[in-house]
Amino acid sequence: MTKPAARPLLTLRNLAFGRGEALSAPISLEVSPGKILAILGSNGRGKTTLLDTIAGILHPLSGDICRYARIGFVPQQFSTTLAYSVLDIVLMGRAREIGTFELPKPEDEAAAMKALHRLGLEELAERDFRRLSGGQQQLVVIARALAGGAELLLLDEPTAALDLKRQETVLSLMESLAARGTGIIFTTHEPLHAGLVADDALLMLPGEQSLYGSADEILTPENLFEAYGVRIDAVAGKASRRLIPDFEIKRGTLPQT
Ligand SMILES: Nc1ncnc2c1ncn2[C@@H]1O[C@H](COP(=O)(O)OP(=O)(O)OP(=O)(O)O)[C@@H](O)[C@H]1O
Repeated sequence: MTKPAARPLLTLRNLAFGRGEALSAPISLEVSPGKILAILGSNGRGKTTLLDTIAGILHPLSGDICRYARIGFVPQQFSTTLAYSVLDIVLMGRAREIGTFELPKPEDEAAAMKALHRLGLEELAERDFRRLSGGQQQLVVIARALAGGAELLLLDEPTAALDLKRQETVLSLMESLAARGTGIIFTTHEPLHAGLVADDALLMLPGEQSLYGSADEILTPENLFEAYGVRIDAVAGKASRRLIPDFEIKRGTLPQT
């Protein structure tokens, strides 16, 4: 007898989303345990708005969102005016366990330190979060979601502010979390990153259309050209295709303003 398929962590059915006007034709997709979905599309297509809608920050305009998992959301930017330490920020991920007006218990601190350790940040634990670089802050906010034991992680451009080594760290972390059953949705402007780790892809195109399916099927040079207007070379890599932009640099011309 074949094993029944794992219950999805998230299902979108004919979801229309936007702040007022719909940003895309209705979208249907699902994310199962251990799967990584990459969302790509040019600036302003609605990637962040879609994540905000999945996270419950925005209401859907129509259609259904079925969430079957504890969701951890890592926004593109997180700032605070208060002097929180890095450990304080990560402990915020344990809000459900700690409870209102209670102090963190040793197991909460242990979970927070473990999450920091996974990202190589334990030495920053006592530092003022506001005084970290943008990339370090981004990693701390990922640690916050891990400390909360998210079963489905929403990551908005998680590698955008990171140096090359840390991009590799975050992509590897996504792979190892997925191997343990965590579902991941991430947005990116790097087809290479999506090609390396994503099982599935949602590619938002001009004209409110989008393509959804396996990453291999969706992230083709032709589809990416339609999305971005930039030629992409698909180079065979160790374990997957490497999608590299072939930028045409036009010298001697200034963009019209
Ligand atoms: N707070 C807001 N209020 C009103 N409109 C907004 C707001 N945030 C975004 N928008 C609009 O919604 C549209 C989609 O924005 P969104 O940030 O979701 O796009 P995106 O694909 O994530 O873009 P990027 O790649 O630049 O991050 C844009 O037209 C943007 O101007």
